[in-house]
Amino acid sequence: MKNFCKLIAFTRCKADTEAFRRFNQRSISTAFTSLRKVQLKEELETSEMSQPQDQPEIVFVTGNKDKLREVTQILGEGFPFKITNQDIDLPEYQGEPDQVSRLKCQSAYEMIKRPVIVEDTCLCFNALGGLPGPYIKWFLKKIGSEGLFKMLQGFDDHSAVALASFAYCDGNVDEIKIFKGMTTGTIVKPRGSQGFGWDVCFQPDGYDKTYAEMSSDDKNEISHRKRAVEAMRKYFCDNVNTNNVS
Ligand SMILES: O=c1[nH]c(=O)c2ncn([C@@H]3O[C@H](COP(=O)(O)OP(=O)(O)OP(=O)(O)O)[C@@H](O)[C@H]3O)c2[nH]1
Ligand SMILES: [Mg+2]
Repeated sequence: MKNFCKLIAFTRCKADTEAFRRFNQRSISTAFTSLRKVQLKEELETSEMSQPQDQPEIVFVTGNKDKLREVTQILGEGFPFKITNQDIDLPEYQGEPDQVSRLKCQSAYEMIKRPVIVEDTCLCFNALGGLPGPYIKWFLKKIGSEGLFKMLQGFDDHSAVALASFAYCDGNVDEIKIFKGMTTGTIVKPRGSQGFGWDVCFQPDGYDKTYAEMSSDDKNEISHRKRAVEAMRKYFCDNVNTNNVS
């Protein structure tokens, strides 16, 4: 009801917008989609005004501020593009990791119509044939890190793979590029207070600390995200002409 009132207020202010026309002609959900597109366009225009124009821009679409922080830290200086962020809660698709990242990227591009990157993170338990995989967000939400640890108690194999898949679309949705990075490890009883998500129960192979017991610099040296970002960096440095990205 609160959102419905917001929509009415918005359409009154912008009586000639697409959102208003769609509100009358189609369903409320279609009107909300149009409303979001108008808001995104306005946000992009505002952010453009406050940014230097010398570097071409790629928008990292993610609703996860911790991912954004880590990607920004890992990229550091020396990336030939300005990475800006749009905080959009993208749909959680089903499928294999590549497929999920590709669909997410298409959806992000359709929303903002600018060169975009997205990232999808999977946590795959070997004893469970790779599950929860791309569905880790819901498992984490429902049972927490302690629950993830307990899920494997009936199995001898507690090994897991953390996988980050970035997808980049330069405007051609049929030619989305995927960059992957993985770190193997073990699911342990939660330990540590750094990081986010399931960091507390993932102990990378060769370390006696979980991600959450490491400093962010140490995690960023060996993480799945670091490896995927480096693959993406290499692609951009080797293949993408900065003049062709606007
Ligand atoms: O301990 C962690 N260390 C990490 O390095 C890490 N990266 C992601 N996650 C969590 O795993 C799920 C992925 O789902 P996800 O890829 O759909 O992300 P998201 O929905 O949060 O953001 P986005 O889809 O808008 O980009 C979400 O619960 C994230 O919080 C991590 N947890
Ligand atoms: Mg997500």
